[in-house]
Amino acid sequence: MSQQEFLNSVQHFIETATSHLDLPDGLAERIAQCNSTYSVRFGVKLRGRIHSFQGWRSVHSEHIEPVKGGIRYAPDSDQEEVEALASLMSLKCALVNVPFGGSKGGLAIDPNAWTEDELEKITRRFTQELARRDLINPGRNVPAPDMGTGEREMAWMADEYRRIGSSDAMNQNACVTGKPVARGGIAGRVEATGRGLQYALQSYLSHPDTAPVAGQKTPKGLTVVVQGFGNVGYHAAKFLEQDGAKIVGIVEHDCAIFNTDGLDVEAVAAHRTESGSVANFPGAETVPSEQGLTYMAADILIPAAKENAITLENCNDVNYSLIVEAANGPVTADAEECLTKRGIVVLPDLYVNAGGVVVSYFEWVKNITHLPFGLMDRRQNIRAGTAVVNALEEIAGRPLQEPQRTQISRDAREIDVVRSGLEEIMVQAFDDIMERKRTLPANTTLRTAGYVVTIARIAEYYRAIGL
Ligand SMILES: NC(=O)C1=CN([C@@H]2O[C@H](COP(=O)(O)OP(=O)(O)OC[C@H]3O[C@@H](n4cnc5c(N)ncnc54)[C@H](OP(=O)(O)O)[C@@H]3O)[C@@H](O)[C@H]2O)C=CC1
Ligand SMILES: O=C(O)CCC(=O)C(=O)O
Repeated sequence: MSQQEFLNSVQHFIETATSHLDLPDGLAERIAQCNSTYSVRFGVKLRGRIHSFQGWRSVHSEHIEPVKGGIRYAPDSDQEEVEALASLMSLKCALVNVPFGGSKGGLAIDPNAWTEDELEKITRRFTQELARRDLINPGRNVPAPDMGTGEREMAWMADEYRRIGSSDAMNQNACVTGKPVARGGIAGRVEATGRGLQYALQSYLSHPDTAPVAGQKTPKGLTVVVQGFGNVGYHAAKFLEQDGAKIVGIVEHDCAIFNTDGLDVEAVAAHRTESGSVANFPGAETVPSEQGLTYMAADILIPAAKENAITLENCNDVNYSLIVEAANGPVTADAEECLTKRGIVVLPDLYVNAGGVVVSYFEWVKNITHLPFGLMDRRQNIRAGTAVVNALEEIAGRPLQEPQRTQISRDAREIDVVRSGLEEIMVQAFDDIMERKRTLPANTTLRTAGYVVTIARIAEYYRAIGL
């Protein structure tokens, strides 16, 4: 399945949504396409010869700056993929009301084929190319992690940007997000996308207008298969397990493992770290990866790997009640039609995985304000909370139990403030989708409702500047 298919799907979803909106002539077309895509080839001397690499940074829309979006390292990364991902960035930022336009980057590279030192050289070189064209810049374009990249790559990029010497030295740390906390990052960015998915699923299930899943309005007892056990898949699985869901399958690149009694997420992660694969996890059945999505029926599928995971080829063979799109673009447009006909609900990517960019926004704000969240009022809040705890204990004549004691004591650290802000945004965004859905024809999907919300907001920005 080509990356062109991914781009076509996003454009199809945009067209479907714009048919419900009364937009000025030509605006729908403008929103469906990326404004610019920069393609670069550069050489790095490694292992005694020059190796060439190709990368892209696409800007979908600068209706708000800076534009924002991750950088992917994958062997099959290409321009169409990067453009589809950049379009999704504009849409998800507007959906969750974070003040960024959309952008995305990609480097065609297999990160596993290079040592850490080599990857550092390649990343620093790529950063120089991006910086030269303001495609990394705190006020213009702010990259972040995506597949194949993480805190380590963001630290290299931020450091290289600093070395190059920016005219805005005060704010240079805000040139990328997803940095390690010790290098100007924020608590909770690593877990953010999985955490956002947890809030998204809670919001979906608890909403009065959504149907229960397997009779449930909470995740407790629901069976879940996760595809892709990387940053997003691992955290999503861990948080849903904490909410009482049962992770019955994990589908990875090299194989898939299943256990109807449930897989212990931390134990699987430890097993993979030790052996290099989830294969042969004790008590689980190991099957070929290609069979993973269709091997077992479960309540929920979380595709957390790549685009085009569910296509016309397998959409009739997957057996879930709900698909929660952690990855970008895992369900193609024609597959979604087939799933909808079969009564399978898709909770869409632009909402589900927005937690990453939301917490990136918090990090960017922290970097440009130079003030950690929660610092100024923490002591004051603790004093106020402790006074309430003491008064309640005196009235009750006994100590308060946990977790009430901690909740009332209001001892909020950066991670608590970040999670609280993320939850608020995810809950609000789902309400916005449902409110809009009520105004659309009865069979409108959650994706279309989400696209309508977000395209209406982007169109409003364009209207305000007279476009
Ligand atoms: N990181 C973030 O903050 C955000 C990520 N996303 C999206 O989430 C998805 C996952 O990203 P992330 O977790 O960061 O990436 P990671 O690189 O951390 O993890 C991806 C995982 O998926 C596995 N994988 C790759 N291809 C397949 C496949 N065909 N079948 C099964 N498993 C596969 C990889 O295995 P292996 O290592 O063996 O290749 C790896 O374990 C992407 O679509 C990304 O765009 C969305 C929003 C934010
Ligand atoms: O954190 C960010 O800025 C972007 C995350 C991302 O790439 C995505 O949401 O797909």
